Amino acid sequence: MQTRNTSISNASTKGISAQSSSLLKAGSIIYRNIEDVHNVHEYCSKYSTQQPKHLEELYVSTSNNRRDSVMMISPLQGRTISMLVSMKQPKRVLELGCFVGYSALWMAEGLLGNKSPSHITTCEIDKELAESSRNYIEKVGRSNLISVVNKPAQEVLDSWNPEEKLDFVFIDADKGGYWNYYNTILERNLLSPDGIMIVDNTLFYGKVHALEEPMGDKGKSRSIRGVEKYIYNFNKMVSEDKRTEKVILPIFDGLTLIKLAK
Ligand SMILES: C[S@@+](CC[C@H](N)C(=O)[O-])C[C@H]1O[C@@H](n2cnc3c(N)ncnc32)[C@H](O)[C@@H]1O
Repeated sequence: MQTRNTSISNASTKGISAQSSSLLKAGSIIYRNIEDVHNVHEYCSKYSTQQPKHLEELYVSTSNNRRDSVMMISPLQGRTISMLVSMKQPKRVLELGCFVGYSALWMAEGLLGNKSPSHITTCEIDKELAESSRNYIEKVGRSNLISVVNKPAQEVLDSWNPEEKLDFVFIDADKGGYWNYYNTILERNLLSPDGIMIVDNTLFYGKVHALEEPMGDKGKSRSIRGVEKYIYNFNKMVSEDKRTEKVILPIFDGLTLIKLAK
């Protein structure tokens, strides 16, 4: 096991001066600057299991052909989510916000080899995106694991049968809807007792933490503008919500993991 002293001496060999490394304290941020944060992300991506060919193809073609390709999760997030799915072995997975099907296909990777039957339902409000995702999912042989529903996320949640508990939910649709999606899942008791919700973009371009000022009562402020303010309010309300336990992970644009409180 690596000791604290070892990690400090490693830091020292990477160019941090003896003086600054001696200032490192438990819990302090150990990156020196923004390039370090970027390089660490690149390093983690490089040394994690690489994405399978059908995911790489979708990622590259979407990046090359769509101006809004940044909406896809990053491959590192994909691997993280897929890993969580494979550890959890969920029976029922729901995704809000399919886009081109990239994250749904990552979750399907995690379901491969699952001992019990499992299925992913992913919803997409845009008809053409729903159609093209469905086609690609079929083409790469995953339509037995993924159904694409061309419906608004709220409608899907409002009509979901509470008897069919969700074991894994990935929230990645319109950011202004996040709180309602989260709250509907809890109020309608849709999550299985050991289920997990994952929410994307909870650091939104690194702009959310910069809004550390009151944003109105529990996000009810209608004057809010900018997606980061929706996320700011969402994060604040979720953090204060006693119904759940949560952790925000700084992977790419931020992923929040949420489970029911014990
Ligand atoms: C950030 S993208 C999802 C990216 C996808 N999860 C991935 O990583 O590959 C958000 C998607 O949600 C869709 N969307 C927006 N509002 C929605 C709503 N109310 N219900 C369902 N889908 C919605 C958008 O059309 C868009 O394709």
